[in-house]
Amino acid sequence: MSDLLHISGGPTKPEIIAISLSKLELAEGSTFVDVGCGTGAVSIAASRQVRNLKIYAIDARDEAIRVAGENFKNTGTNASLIHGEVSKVLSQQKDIDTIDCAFIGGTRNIQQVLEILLHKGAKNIVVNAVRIETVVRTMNRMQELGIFDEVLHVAVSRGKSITGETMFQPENPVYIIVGRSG
Ligand SMILES: C[S@@+](CC[C@H](N)C(=O)[O-])C[C@H]1O[C@@H](n2cnc3c(N)ncnc32)[C@H](O)[C@@H]1O
Repeated sequence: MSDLLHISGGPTKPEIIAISLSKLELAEGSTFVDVGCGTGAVSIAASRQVRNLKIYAIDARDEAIRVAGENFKNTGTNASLIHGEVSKVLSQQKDIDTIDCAFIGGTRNIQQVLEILLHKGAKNIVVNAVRIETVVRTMNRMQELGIFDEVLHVAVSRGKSITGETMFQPENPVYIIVGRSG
């Protein structure tokens, strides 16, 4: 994952991706949407973990689309990359008619996005958030939609060499919110 080109804001860290993917329970041949794909790191990890996954990677930012495109090319990842705000993309693109699972790393319009994903059949939805207001907004919306399952606070500290010994440097905590339907 470290060989990926980065974007401002940075990619989702591998440990957070690992937990998020475990909660998504991706199945072979299913359709997966990476909302706010950024560098494409989550789509790349998902495609390495599960065979024949149909992946739609969506981002509203030019820089993200350019970087994710390069990263997909360099890693041989077969994902459909779509430029646009995800609630508009999902409402307009009629060929994305059924979605099995979704990872949400970009939370603009989260309330609307959750509802659209649910209408398109998403059974497992995993949201990453760093701001407490986003956590509350997401949990409240999931509860209204009857899909809230669990919320995790994940704090990773990474060992770093200092004068030949090792100290742990904490990374920003990430909240993982899980929704399940059906
Ligand atoms: C934290 S960054 C990228 C994280 C990504 N998982 C990675 O590993 O690089 C979040 C991204 O979500 C995008 N984003 C946020 N809300 C969005 C929305 N409603 N529609 C499309 N993209 C969105 C932003 O443009 C940004 O590139």
